Amino acid sequence: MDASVVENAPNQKEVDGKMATTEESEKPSNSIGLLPIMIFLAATVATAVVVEVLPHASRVFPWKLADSSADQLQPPPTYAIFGRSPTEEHLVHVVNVLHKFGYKRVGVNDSWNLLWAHDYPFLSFANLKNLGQHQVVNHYPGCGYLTNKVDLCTTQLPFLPRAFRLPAEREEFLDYARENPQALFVQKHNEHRHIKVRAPADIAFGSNDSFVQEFVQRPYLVDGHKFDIGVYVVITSVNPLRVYIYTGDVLFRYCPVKYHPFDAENVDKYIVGDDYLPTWEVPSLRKYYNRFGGSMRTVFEAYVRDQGKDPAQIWPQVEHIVRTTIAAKEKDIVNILRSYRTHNFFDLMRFDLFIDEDLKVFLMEANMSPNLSSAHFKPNSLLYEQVLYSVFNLVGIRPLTSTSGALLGESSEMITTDKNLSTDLNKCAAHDCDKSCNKEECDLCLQCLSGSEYKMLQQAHQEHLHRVDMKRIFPKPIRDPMRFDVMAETANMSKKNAWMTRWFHNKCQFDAVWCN
Ligand SMILES: Nc1ncnc2c1ncn2[C@@H]1O[C@H](COP(=O)(O)OP(=O)(O)OP(=O)(O)O)[C@@H](O)[C@H]1O
Repeated sequence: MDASVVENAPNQKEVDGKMATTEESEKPSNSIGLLPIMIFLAATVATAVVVEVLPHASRVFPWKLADSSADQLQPPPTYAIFGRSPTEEHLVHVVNVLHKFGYKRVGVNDSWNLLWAHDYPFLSFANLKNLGQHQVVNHYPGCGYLTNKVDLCTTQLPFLPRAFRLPAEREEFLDYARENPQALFVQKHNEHRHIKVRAPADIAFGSNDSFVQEFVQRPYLVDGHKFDIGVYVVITSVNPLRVYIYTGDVLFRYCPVKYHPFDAENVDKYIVGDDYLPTWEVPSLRKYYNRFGGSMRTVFEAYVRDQGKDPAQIWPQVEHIVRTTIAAKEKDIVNILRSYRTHNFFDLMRFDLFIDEDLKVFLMEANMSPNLSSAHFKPNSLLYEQVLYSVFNLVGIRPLTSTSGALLGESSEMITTDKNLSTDLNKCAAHDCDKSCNKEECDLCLQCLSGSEYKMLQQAHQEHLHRVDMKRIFPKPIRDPMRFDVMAETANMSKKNAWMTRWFHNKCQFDAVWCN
């Protein structure tokens, strides 16, 4: 797909901080270049002067010299909102949480620390290619590769129902329909909405930017109602990739009309729309939700157990689907990011999935700017604010304290310092990585990190410390560090992803809290 198409793709109906990780090109290779050597020598000389007073300062690494602004007291951070709706009703919770954190609102053309872009395309108006070090934006350029429905759904992945791009794959579709006479189909567009089960003869083949998808029959039903689930997902870094999912709850939306007897003309039986049936109105879930205080996810699980099935098999599938889908599009996003000087982006998305009778999970779509409006369902307001609380903390947008006045810079040593990042000391020593970085074994040793790599680890460390209800799913959680085969697990990964995975593995061997 053409890059400009993705950057500017018309997008979803639901268009409802990290600090810089500089481009790969900035990274001095393991054979340190001339400039860093000069800086290093200068630093070593400077350190020799203070070493008696500050023994820990004797550990000087080249990248530390760039770190001049740490711990400075700064004015309250600011945020701006990019959205076209005059009421901003749908952004109430975003504003609420940011104000509780002490953030001050400014205009999009003012100087902001956070840009919350709701509408798409968001790339045209601000100079996102040259973001300042203390600026962050809530979308990745290139995220359209994930949220563009046609592009995502026609990717061949086992958890996506079979789909055919129109009009290009018309013949393949007709062959498939002939070979599978029992199959039903839905036709979808990028602008989505109003999908309906159709016979192959009723498909509009001339419709550009659309696709036809096999309709998955035999859905899992709760009290006879079909439903879908919305999982909140955050990408905090690309190349190396880091992805988290919100575990505090999952959005469950039920169809208002019972699925059986099936009637293709009645979409309320099989399509989840705006007027969905919420958990607290589904008879068998009501008691768990109202009387016992469960979440949407836990009351559903209680129901599944009541039916004699094990809901635990659902979530590993969900994690696998999210991880695999994002990893499959990472290269495309990295290509788009090549023209961006800094990558101060994160992305909060909602993956919509649904479950069949055998508790097999299918992916429906990934929503950019998921709906965070509780106007229709008030009880959802807490869910949205909890999601935002976790997301903001994860990406470095954190409540101000009365004494700090402003956020501690990401570079603050009070949060992360060398000893939090260094791993594999034996290996580093065995390969003399403090003398030469030419060996691959040295690529996680502190002396051999470039400035951007140091920041990547620093950011990964701080995300781990501030996850709240976020669970890291890429790099994958490690069940048993002793049996984790690093070589096998990283064999098909990009160099950067393998590097990041090894770092988490090293941390996990040191302390199990780092395994997931
Ligand atoms: N191939 C399919 N098989 C079975 N059910 C489907 C299929 N496609 C869509 N549905 C049902 O229709 C719902 C809406 O589909 P989809 O998410 O593609 O459209 P949408 O209009 O973008 O919806 P949303 O409001 O979730 O953004 C799904 O949650 C699912 O219940």
